[in-house]
Amino acid sequence: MKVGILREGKTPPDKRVPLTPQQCVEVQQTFPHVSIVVQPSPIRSYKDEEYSASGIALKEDLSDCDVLLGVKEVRIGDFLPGKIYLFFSHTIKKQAYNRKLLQTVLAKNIQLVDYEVLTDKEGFRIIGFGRFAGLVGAYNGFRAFGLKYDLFNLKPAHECEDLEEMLQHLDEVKLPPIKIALTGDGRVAHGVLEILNHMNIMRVSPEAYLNDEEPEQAIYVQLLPGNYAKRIDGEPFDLLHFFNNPTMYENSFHPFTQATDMLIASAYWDPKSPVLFTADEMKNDNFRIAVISDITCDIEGSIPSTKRAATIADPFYDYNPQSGELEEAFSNPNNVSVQAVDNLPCELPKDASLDFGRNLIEKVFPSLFGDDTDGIIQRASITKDGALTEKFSYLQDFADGK
Ligand SMILES: NC(=O)c1ccc[n+]([C@@H]2O[C@H](COP(=O)([O-])OP(=O)(O)OC[C@H]3O[C@@H](n4cnc5c(N)ncnc54)[C@H](O)[C@@H]3O)[C@@H](O)[C@H]2O)c1
Repeated sequence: MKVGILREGKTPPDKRVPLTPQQCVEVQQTFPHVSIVVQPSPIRSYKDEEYSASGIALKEDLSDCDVLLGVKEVRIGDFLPGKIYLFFSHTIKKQAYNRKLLQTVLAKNIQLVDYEVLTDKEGFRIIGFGRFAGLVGAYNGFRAFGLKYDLFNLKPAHECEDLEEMLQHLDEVKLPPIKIALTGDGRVAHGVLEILNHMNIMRVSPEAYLNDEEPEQAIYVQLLPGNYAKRIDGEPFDLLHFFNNPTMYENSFHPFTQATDMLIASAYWDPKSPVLFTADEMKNDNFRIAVISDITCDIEGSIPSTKRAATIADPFYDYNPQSGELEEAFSNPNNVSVQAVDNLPCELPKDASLDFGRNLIEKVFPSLFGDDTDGIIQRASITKDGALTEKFSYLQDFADGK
């Protein structure tokens, strides 16, 4: 079986790779019937020379490959008919900008396996870049805090060589006794927790957090849906019920808006569930949150100040709570300063790729290159044999242009 690693074609260019040079070697050793070639690229964080030095062939024409691996969306004109493609297609929510991509994949009889829907038997996602979104999102939050109060000036994450360097910069930070709230407990939140724990910030319970108005040292609290949403009918909170009936809930985050200096938003937000707080609440004198690292980055979603996504080159902006307008980052101490980069893992492309490739090798390739007994590849195939698979048949009207 021949596997090709695609050159990323999106703008701005994405430096991540699905497999590092060393991992390509490992794959060929672990699965002896698999051989890997790499399409040359000037932008990858792992250079062409590193692949060839590892004995992996560089090849422009991938038409003799069976499987093609990318990271982000493939350019429409680059699709090769009849192949198996793995990449993040961003089509499952009927994203209009990728309608043509889905139509092309169908017309070219491609089996599209989307990383986003690769799940284990229990239905849990098995691969993604969430951890790195959490690591970089938390770092960017502290960077914003340092810049806002002129306390420290952290080097941008994307200028760091790797995660190790980024963590070293955090070691130099002397944090005042601030209060930090983190939402969520998924992959992103765990990346955030790695940073908070690396900085030896003290974790406290939600009750202790609310009671301790002026702590002696920086503290943080991790908030789960039961801490920030409650049932409108007064019945006790039930997580599964919340996921399935989000409209039956209202937000209960209010006390934390008055007790938090920095919010790191890392919980998935269902648009049908309550927002964390409103623009009106942000106008109140007792609204204490001064810095928001919104890793979820839902535009006008659960956090009203996230009015647009920011970029890696220009990651921060201020939100003026009185006018509801965006202003230049750190331009007024009364503003709320926001980090809202929507492609955070790209700031540490080498480490993020290493992590991703490891998961591919351990959790996906045994099924892709062997027997798919657990149905991992089957469940994540959006298209096959020129049609949508049953699970994704709800995309038919979208694919038909309706
Ligand atoms: N900014 C970026 O670069 C970037 C990168 C990756 C992910 N993200 C975003 O971060 C968010 C979290 O991603 P993740 O990988 O940690 O997700 P995840 O599925 O691993 O975890 C989501 C967590 O959100 C909470 N949650 C609240 N309501 C929920 C609901 N209705 N359904 C499911 N979970 C719910 C739960 O605590 C859950 O553990 C997502 O919105 C994702 O799009 C952003």
